[in-house]
Amino acid sequence: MEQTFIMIKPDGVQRGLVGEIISRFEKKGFSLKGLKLLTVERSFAEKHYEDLSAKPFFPGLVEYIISGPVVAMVWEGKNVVATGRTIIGATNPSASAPGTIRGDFAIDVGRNVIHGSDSVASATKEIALWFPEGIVSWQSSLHSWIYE
Ligand SMILES: Nc1ncnc2c1ncn2[C@@H]1O[C@H](COP(=O)(O)OP(=O)(O)OP(=O)(O)O)[C@@H](O)[C@H]1O
Repeated sequence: MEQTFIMIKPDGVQRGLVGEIISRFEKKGFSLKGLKLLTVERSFAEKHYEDLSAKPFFPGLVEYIISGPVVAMVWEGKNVVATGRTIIGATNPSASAPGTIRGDFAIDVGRNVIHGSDSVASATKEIALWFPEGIVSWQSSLHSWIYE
């Protein structure tokens, strides 16, 4: 089944939003397949955001991501990439709808709490980058209560 990479950024960890964010994905019915708290090196953050390296905000973005621990996760479920982005909300919290994570918990685009893969191809690449050791293989016993 489809998987996505979700990262709670340093502001989300510092602000005590880890439980709230995990809870939103769990309650939706998605399955947690990988989870770790880590502080990343500058070169790793640059690699994760390499597609944005030409953007004027890139140096500030890298400083932000390496400024403290992040929570890296893999979530699995039907359409989890697109639905995960919907749960997260628009990139700029000023445009994120209430009820989304960024809409409820963020104000500034440079402190928008969470990252989610933007396509299945990006998810595959990001999961390989962040979880080279692999993820956990298991199936929730609630599966038949969530999927028809
Ligand atoms: N104009 C900006 N000023 C400051 N930071 C920005 C700006 N635009 C984007 N960013 C930061 O760079 C991140 C990556 O930007 P991108 O355009 O890929 O958005 P996104 O895919 O919604 O975010 P993410 O990749 O973090 O899920 C944003 O989440 C935000 O933290």
